[in-house]
Amino acid sequence: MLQVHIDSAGYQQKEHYLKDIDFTINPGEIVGLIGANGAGKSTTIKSIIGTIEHFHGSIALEEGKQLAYIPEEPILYDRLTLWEHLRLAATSYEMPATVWEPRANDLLKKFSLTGKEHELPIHFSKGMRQKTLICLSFMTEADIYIIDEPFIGLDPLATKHLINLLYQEKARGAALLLSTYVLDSAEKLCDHFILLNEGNAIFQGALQALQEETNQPAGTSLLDCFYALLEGDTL
Ligand SMILES: Nc1ncnc2c1ncn2[C@@H]1O[C@H](COP(=O)(O)OP(=O)(O)OP(=O)(O)O)[C@@H](O)[C@H]1O
Repeated sequence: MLQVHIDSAGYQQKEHYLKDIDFTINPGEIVGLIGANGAGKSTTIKSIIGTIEHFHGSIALEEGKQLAYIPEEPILYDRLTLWEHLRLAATSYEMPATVWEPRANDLLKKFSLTGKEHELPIHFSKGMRQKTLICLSFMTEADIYIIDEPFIGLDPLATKHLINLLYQEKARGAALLLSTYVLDSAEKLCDHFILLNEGNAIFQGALQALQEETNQPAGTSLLDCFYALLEGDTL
């Protein structure tokens, strides 16, 4: 569905932070882009969506497939109400009202935004703005989702609904790339992982392969394996 090949990418002309990152995301797969603060997760995502300053490589999205991106910092229009945001997204995806309106209402209910349709999301709390973006993205039923730090800033109920939605979209055949440092959620959700450290992919594969590579017993958590990989030791 999506092939990512980054030779190098970064913010300065001379020094590119990311080096040699190659991966593919297939339909029905949840891939975790994992790494500490500053490891290069957001820079990788910016490379995929084409907003990074300097990029060498290639990004190939299967023809005709639609991509939805949920950024870490919710960005919304100042003068549009919640419902107007939803209508605008539906229009740009050419969705008829009979399709998008029931989906939008269902999502608003899940994320406790029912009754706020005619308010301006710029006046919402950060978590509510994040929920707004989640509703906008999932309403479109995209083929591929790229979500930067999905679990930060959401309350427990919203987190639960988001996890259910991710599973639902996976079952529908969507491909999902989640960037996160919340390793316990990633461990439960993701089919495999790309572990980043200082701009390099230091491991790619499923948890079992990571346990084997780091000589950890079966059942060792993603966090412990990640630590073992970085430090050559156990926590
Ligand atoms: N706008 C920017 N201009 C210059 N350098 C940047 C910019 N954003 C990030 N960087 C640098 O690029 C490197 C990778 O940052 P990136 O934001 O990709 O990390 P991350 O893994 O997403 O971290 P976090 O978990 O903290 O969001 C860091 O060294 C950071 O200082």
